[in-house]
Amino acid sequence: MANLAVHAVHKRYGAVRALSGVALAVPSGQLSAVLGPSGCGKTTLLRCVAGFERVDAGEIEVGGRLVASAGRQLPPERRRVAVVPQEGALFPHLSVGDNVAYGLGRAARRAGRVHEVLELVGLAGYADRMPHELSGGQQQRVAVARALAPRPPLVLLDEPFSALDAGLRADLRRDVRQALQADGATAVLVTHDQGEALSMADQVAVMRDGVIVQSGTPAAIYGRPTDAWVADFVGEAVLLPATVAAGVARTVLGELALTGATSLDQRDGAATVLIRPEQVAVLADARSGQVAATVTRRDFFGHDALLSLRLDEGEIEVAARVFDRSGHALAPGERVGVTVRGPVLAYREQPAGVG
Ligand SMILES: Nc1ncnc2c1ncn2[C@@H]1O[C@H](COP(=O)(O)OP(=O)(O)OP(=O)(O)O)[C@@H](O)[C@H]1O
Repeated sequence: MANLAVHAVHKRYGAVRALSGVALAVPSGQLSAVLGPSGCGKTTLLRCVAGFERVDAGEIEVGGRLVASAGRQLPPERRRVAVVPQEGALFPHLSVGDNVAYGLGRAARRAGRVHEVLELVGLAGYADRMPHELSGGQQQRVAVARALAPRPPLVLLDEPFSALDAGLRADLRRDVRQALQADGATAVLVTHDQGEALSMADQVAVMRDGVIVQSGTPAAIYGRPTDAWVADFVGEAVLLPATVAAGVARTVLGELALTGATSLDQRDGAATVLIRPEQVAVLADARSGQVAATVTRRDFFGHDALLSLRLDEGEIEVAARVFDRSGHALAPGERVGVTVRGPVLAYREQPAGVG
């Protein structure tokens, strides 16, 4: 059973349509991410689920109970939905233990629930500290522990790591995911960070202009995006004009086999193909590969680097992800050969800026 079911929810602020028929189902015990760019309606959706906003139309059910529709608005405190905000969730004058115990009955306190959830988030032994004695990351861990403590039917995480620096975020994502899983919580993570959504969630719902445009596992969202916009938003995308015939796309990078994804319209004709930068192989010899190119930029990330390559043919820029451990890093100006590994997806549409 879905612990959260959102059916055709609409919400407008004056002339602004914030939500235009949102549908979302989060099965019990799963973490779903709502991923979308700034202004797409993520926060509005979260506020409608929590009960801070009324919906104009549609329905929201939490734990099988109707909590919101055009004619019904259960107040936030009666929905039992826990919210972990970006920061500032804790009462500054209460200890960590008292913060976590705040929403708990005496029986749960006595049963050691405070200790249990603090242990889940990696803060066993911190119960007597005050919030100002914790780092930002530790404070967010306490906020998660407090949200989990009363075993709510649903936990909403509103960009909970956005105020923390990148180094802290990776550990915290992993630990919070583990804590939610270990406690069997059903949760929704709202984020504009695709790395966060893909690494943490069981299911990802991609939102654009007040609508969920694709839902699926992280692998499906990344590997089979429903259109070129999703492809570009979820990860780096190389989008090239192509002509499709008999399962093969003819492009400036040669003839590329299509993945055969049945969810897409891949009929013969003009199309746009999606190539991920990790599929673009860079060869030291400019005469090898399909096309010769010049390196125009190199962004180094430590574990890998992203190269921008200007193809001789068509003067098109493509991105290539390279794992260069040889010590010879390709620098701007160098000449290389380019070829594509593995099959590609094709879209019938022509996105803006391509062609
Ligand atoms: N109280 C409000 N009054 C008027 N317009 C609003 C209000 N709240 C949100 N909006 C508008 O609704 C749209 C969706 O906003 P929302 O905050 O839900 O987006 P978001 O995806 O959460 O963005 P961000 O990631 O920047 O927080 C935006 O166009 C926003 O300007």
